[in-house]
Amino acid sequence: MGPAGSGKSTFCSTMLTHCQTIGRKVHLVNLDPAAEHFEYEPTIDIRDLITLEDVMEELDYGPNGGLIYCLEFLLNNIDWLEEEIGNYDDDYLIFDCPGQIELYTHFPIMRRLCEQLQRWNMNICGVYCLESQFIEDKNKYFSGVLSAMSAMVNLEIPHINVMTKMDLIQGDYGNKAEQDLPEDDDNDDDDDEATDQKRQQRRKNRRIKLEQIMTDRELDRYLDPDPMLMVDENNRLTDEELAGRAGKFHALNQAIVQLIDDYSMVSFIPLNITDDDSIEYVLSNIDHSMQYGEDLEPKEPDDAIELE
Ligand SMILES: Nc1nc2c(ncn2[C@@H]2O[C@H](COP(=O)(O)OP(=O)(O)OP(=O)(O)O)[C@@H](O)[C@H]2O)c(=O)[nH]1
Ligand SMILES: [Mg+2]
Repeated sequence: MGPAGSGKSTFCSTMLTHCQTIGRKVHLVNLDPAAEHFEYEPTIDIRDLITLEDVMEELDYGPNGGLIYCLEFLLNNIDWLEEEIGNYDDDYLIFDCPGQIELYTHFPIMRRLCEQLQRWNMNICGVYCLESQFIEDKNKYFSGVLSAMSAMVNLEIPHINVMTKMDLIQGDYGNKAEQDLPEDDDNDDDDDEATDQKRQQRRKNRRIKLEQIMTDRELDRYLDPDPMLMVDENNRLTDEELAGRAGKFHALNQAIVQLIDDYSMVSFIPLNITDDDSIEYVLSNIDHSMQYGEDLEPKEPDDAIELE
């Protein structure tokens, strides 16, 4: 799970490759009826049951209403999923979920789906992906933390949060990191040289800021959300701003951030998909939280290897 573009599908394909390498029987399940393409074809795919395109065309729904409709349709036809999963019920399934937060909060759709999986005796773990770029903006970062928390609170299943795209801010900061930074949302339409230079300077500043977060060991404050980050943000406001509307918002933000801290519910495991140890570490956390492997039969020796 996680917001749009946070790296959910990349997470799934990375885990899939890693699990296959270590000899685990693993399959991808796609629950996004609007998904377009995958690096690996999903073994089980909601689009075989219903697609968002059909719902929008035939029932005249918009994209968000259509998505809710598709997932409710899945729940109402849960026998289909049971049958599909039936073939793999001893294996490791990775579900790629749609990002829309309303599926977790306003409507109990994902919760009902999880309850159903548990009824079929599956051990499950929720993985919420938030991308490392969020730490550039503290307000955005904390709203991401809150969305992770609401998925967690609503689903009530073992849960871990993953900070994805760490390769963009870790290790080699060289050109790669700079190139991979998403474009700014600026309104400079004209492409003259001065604008281009300004844009490049802004990108450079953002990279330096991210580097500082890493070098100052600031990152820990984001992996384990530190309410003082918001205080730092507050200190940047002038007295006049604090007395006005911005001050009220900051007081509210502060209270919310304190709440996150009081419950110590949210922390993030960093994932750098270019580093095998990092992938393994995330996987071991997931395994641990859903007790994977505790009731597995010992592996039979592989006949082909034995013959050698
Ligand atoms: N550098 C880097 N880029 C990543 C990583 N994970 C994802 N991306 C890029 O981020 C973009 C979005 O990644 P996806 O995996 O499609 O994200 P998603 O959450 O599945 O997106 P939606 O399904 O559209 O919500 C793609 O361009 C990916 O190549 C990562 O770990 N490192
Ligand atoms: Mg995706």
